[in-house]
Amino acid sequence: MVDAWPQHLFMVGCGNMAGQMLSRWLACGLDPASVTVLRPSGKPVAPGVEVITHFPARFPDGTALILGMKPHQFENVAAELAKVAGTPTMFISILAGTTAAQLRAALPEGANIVRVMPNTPVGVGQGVCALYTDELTELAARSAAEALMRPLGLAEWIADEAQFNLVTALSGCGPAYLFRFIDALGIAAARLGLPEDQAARLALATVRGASTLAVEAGESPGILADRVASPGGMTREGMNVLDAGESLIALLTETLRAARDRGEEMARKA
Ligand SMILES: NC(=O)C1=CN([C@@H]2O[C@H](COP(=O)(O)OP(=O)(O)OC[C@H]3O[C@@H](n4cnc5c(N)ncnc54)[C@H](O)[C@@H]3O)[C@@H](O)[C@H]2O)C=CC1
Ligand SMILES: O=C(O)[C@@H]1CCC=N1
Repeated sequence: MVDAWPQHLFMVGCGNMAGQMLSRWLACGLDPASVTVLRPSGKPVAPGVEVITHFPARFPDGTALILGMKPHQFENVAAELAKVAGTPTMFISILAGTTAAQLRAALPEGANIVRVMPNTPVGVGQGVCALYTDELTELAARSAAEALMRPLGLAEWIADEAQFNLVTALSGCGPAYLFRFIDALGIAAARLGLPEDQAARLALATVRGASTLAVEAGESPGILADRVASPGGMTREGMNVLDAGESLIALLTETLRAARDRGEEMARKA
């Protein structure tokens, strides 16, 4: 699925997010012998993948490096990286809030740097990866980064880095909001009298079916909603509650605003 995997993939940190990326790449044919994971716990990540607890003396030739730890660990990691011989062909950062300029200031001069904002559904090949790079990154590195993200789901470049935190709030954080919605739908039905486990089951299956239909129908979600809502029927009454004063849109606007603003605050603190 990927024409040319990186000669070597070096992952700094491999937790909830980077772990999902790696799992999908391995499922798509990435050779585990071409991957090194650095993680302080030293816990294995997948059969055949080398796990180390400290940086090596030199990076293997043709190394693409993924920064997959927490944003606040970047400063320490960059200091350690500076001691390793051999410059990676590119640095891919999935760190929320950390800007290209902040990455560039701490990474080797002239490095190819690509910011990627993935989300956890990449593990099932249905994620979103937003990409951003600056003009100093070579075209070949830009293409290689995009090719690497393609098997993970939708990969889209963001032209203006100022929008990266908003994109993060939408697609990076989005799965969490959807998981909350699934829970809330089930809890609401349980509060109204359905057995809890049955409500949770029906809510999950409803969300799965509706999102698959939304993807496959070739119609807007608005039209699909209208097709459920018979005039004078039950759905319309329910949607009137969601639509009153645009309450759902207002709630989500505040949700995305809070997440986006936190990204900006994280960047200021770095
Ligand atoms: N969880 C998510 O859905 C998303 C997370 N991200 C970004 O992914 C990054 C990681 O987040 P999670 O996977 O959720 O966190 P996590 O806590 O699950 O994983 C962090 C990993 O970093 C490792 N680590 C800790 N200190 C380290 C060090 N000094 N050197 C190398 N590795 C170290 C840990 O062992 C762990 O494997 C963050 O920068 C976050 O902003 C981006 C998009 C979505
Ligand atoms: O919560 C976070 O900061 C990261 C960024 C996107 C999803 N998780």
